[in-house]
Amino acid sequence: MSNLIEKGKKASAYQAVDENIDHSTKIIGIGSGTTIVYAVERLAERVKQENLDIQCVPSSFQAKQLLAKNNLKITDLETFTSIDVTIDGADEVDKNLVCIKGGGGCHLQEKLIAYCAKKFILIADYRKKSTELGQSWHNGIPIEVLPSAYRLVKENIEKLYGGNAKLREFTGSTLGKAGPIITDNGNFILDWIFEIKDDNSGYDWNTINTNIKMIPGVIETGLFIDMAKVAYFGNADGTVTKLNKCLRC
Ligand SMILES: O=C[C@H](O)[C@H](O)[C@H](O)COP(=O)(O)O
Repeated sequence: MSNLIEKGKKASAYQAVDENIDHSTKIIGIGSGTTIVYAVERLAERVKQENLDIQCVPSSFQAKQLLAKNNLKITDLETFTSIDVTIDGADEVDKNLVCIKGGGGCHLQEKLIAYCAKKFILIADYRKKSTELGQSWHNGIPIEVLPSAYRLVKENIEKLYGGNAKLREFTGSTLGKAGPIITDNGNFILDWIFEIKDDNSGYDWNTINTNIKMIPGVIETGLFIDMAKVAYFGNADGTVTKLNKCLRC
């Protein structure tokens, strides 16, 4: 990964932590992926320096390991159903802060901690900022499905909206596993590659999300609509572009 991208990820994560976490923050939701690594790094630094009294709710096995490695206190949604701030990465974010998540297959638990958060914050490098979804992210919308229902979900999504809903499989060239990727929750993932409209007019993601969720066997989509309050995009020069939810839109 290029140094400029890493610089962008780090800048967005550090600024988000610095602007949104203070002594009044007690419970923090921690997303998954590569950008969140920098947020946890900064959080650990600040806990040490400022003696912050926080507990973190991880969104995946990876996030839990990351928190443990950084000596941060771990809790869960059975203990707390209200989170002060959740910070998470994204695969693509549009102009209305609608985003695609789940490139790492963790969007089900990520959606839980986003939903429970008083403030949900996105952190990402500059490549993730788009006007309409699908402009920069070409791997589709991840949909976690019950394994036995993957074909019926695939066929019904394609019948409703076209495109191609592909079963996510391991494609690495080294050691791995033959067949589908299994999520932390024991399910499969379909990546729905939707067609981009010629006039670039975009989609009604709310309706699409609701209709996909109505298909039996769908557990959760990677579409996060009306959830994020702010997105921090780290630029290659280390500056950060902030996009706030427009309250009048
Ligand atoms: O399932 C993975 C998550 O939704 C990630 O937050 C998302 O894929 C972004 O990851 P990264 O920070 O590595 O770009």
